Amino acid sequence: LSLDTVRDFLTREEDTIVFSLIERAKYPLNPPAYYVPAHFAGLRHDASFAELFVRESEAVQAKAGRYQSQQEIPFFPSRVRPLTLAPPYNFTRELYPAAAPVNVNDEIWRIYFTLLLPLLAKNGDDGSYAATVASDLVCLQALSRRINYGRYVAEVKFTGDQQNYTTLIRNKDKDALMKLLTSEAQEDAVKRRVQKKATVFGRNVTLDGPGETGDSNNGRASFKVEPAVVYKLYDQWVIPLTKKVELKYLLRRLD
Ligand SMILES: C=C(O[C@@H]1C=C(C(=O)O)C=C[C@H]1O)C(=O)O
Repeated sequence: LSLDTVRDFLTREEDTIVFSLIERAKYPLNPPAYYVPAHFAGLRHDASFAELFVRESEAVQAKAGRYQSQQEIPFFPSRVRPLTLAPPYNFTRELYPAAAPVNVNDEIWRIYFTLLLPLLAKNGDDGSYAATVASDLVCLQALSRRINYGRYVAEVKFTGDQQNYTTLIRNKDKDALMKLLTSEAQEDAVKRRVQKKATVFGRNVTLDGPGETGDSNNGRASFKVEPAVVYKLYDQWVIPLTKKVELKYLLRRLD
């Protein structure tokens, strides 16, 4: 684990996130998938259809061993049974044990459904609820993996500058820790790169014409996901939440 490998991981996750957003944007908002509680099959459920789908999917994936990797954290851990149908994996444990469970999945969940989804999907209801929430799950997992990877970022930064971090952690000086872990140049590069990825991955590919600017209707570019929305997602949520995870991890790093 080094700052370079950690940054490579985050860069590759950008592709996964941008593609997952493009897939979700294929469907309209489909509001009934998010009504709480969900009513269907003659039953009144204790959660939305989207939540029920995520819970059941996580249970299956847990059985397949997904959460044996520290990189993956379920949204509903209490419903995930340790019983596994898969052979035991030997994932390396790179995180400090007392700080490893740090995550902000509750916040990711809330932000995804209340703030991000309305920016991403057009109004409408085409009834394809299962496909829609399946694509929500992929978005949520990609965002969660990226944001909670802040634990690895923090581990690398801590081991690279133990003396300074140790002092600040002992003093619980959150502001100074935040300052020390921040690289504004890096953040700026990340935001500009994800915006560019949205223009590259989200353009319509045709056999004639260069197709450089998306589907040009009367010269106006259109992309499957608005590149400015992806920039905003990173600027307002992904990067701040990653840094929040870094900070929470560091505060437990000496426990
Ligand atoms: C991830 C890092 O730490 C911080 C968080 C960043 C992010 O979430 O993209 C970028 C720069 C840093 O402020 C890093 O330094 O690479």
